[in-house]
Amino acid sequence: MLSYNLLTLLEKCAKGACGGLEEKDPGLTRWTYSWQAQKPESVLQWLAGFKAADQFYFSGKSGGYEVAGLGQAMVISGNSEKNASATLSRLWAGHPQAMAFGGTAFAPDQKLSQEWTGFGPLRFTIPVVELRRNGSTMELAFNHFSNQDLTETEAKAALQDRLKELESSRSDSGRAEDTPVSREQIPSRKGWNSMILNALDKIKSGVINKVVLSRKMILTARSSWDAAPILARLAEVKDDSFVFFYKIAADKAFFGRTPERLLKLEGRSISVDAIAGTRPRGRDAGEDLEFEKELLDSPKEMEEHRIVSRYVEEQMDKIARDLQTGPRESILKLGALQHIFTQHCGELRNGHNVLDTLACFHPTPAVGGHPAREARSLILEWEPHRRGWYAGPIGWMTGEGAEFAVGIRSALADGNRLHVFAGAGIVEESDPDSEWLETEQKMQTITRASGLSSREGEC
Ligand SMILES: C=C(O[C@H]1C=CC=C(C(=O)O)[C@@H]1O)C(=O)O
Repeated sequence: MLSYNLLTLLEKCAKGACGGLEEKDPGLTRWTYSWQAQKPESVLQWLAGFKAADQFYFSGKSGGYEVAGLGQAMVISGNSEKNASATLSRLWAGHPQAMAFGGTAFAPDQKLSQEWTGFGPLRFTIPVVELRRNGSTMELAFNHFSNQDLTETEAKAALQDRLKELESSRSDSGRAEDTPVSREQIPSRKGWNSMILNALDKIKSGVINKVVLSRKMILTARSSWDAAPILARLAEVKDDSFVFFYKIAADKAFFGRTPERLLKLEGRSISVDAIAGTRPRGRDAGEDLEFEKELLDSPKEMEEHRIVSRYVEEQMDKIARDLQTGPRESILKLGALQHIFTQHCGELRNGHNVLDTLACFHPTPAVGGHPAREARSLILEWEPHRRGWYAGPIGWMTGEGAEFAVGIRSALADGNRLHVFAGAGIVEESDPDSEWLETEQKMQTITRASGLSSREGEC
């Protein structure tokens, strides 16, 4: 079915066999269609067939579900979470299943550096074409916004024009992949060491007890980076991670494969992960178990984790009831790393919407620190780069549910520059060299998928 032209798919929707025109309101006209796939249909492959800007992809843990958006029917941006929530609740009053994709910067109140131009502090896209796969159930929707009260026929004609544009961006020939001609580490190894030593001083003097410090590597290629093949390789690994992709211009996309769920909402049921404390995977089962034991027996790693878990529990208590924890302090095994993992669940109290719930948790001490305010201001003071959307919330929401991950193990493709990010939690026992190595291992999620061997990813 996904091999059909978009205009043909719209006709299938409009015929209304398994969907049709949703009740119209003055702003949005929306057609939907759903079917059972007889054989697996890859949402990611479908999306990769288009070269258009404005693409979004998100897959649930272990690839359990996939959602994608193509084209821009409406964008909600700016720095006001309240305005964004008001726009969304108007939209969802008529169309609760309409999906908004996007996220926010790590520090939405700070000016973004030039490479993040276009992303802004907060940005959500309601796509022209929306596709979801849950098991073998496929759901397709087309959205058209207008300020005027269009008839169905008028809205459909305007939508067909948009679909023709999207169809013309179809391309099945991927660009030849380039290898980087230069790489730059920000901060340098020396700068990293002194940043960690400063953090250890602040921890010893009791100003903070944890701060997560990050660094980035810029890989410059001869021509623009094409994120699509990197994304395809990220999606091949089926571990307990989310894969995300947000492309906002022809040569600008933020993407990654992150294990950390910031928030899942199903109706009023909410769950939030605490993930912190890291070791690599072993080369064989014996070594893997040794690393796991080392992780669980390390007071330093456990402290790093418990700071996150306690914070999530405290925040959860403010906005939810019937709190439950489990699994608690278990091990999350990923492709190349393992972490200590605790999950907190509950029932969201009335009066909270998705965006204010996100703001209640973000940044957790898995990417910020503790106490939150002090750690955040030290991050902004010490890190020589701006994080932009690295470590911010990224995901999707409808009027009925939402899922947001923490945008780590991620990169920004900006023209011929690929900015690869990683951070590490610094607590009293931290050592600058081990933390550098840990960030190196975290960056390998991206560098390996970019076709670089692990040594090439090192400096
Ligand atoms: C900040 C990152 O990881 C966080 C998530 C899990 C484990 C972490 C750690 O052990 O330091 C970090 O808190 C990153 O990957 O960039």
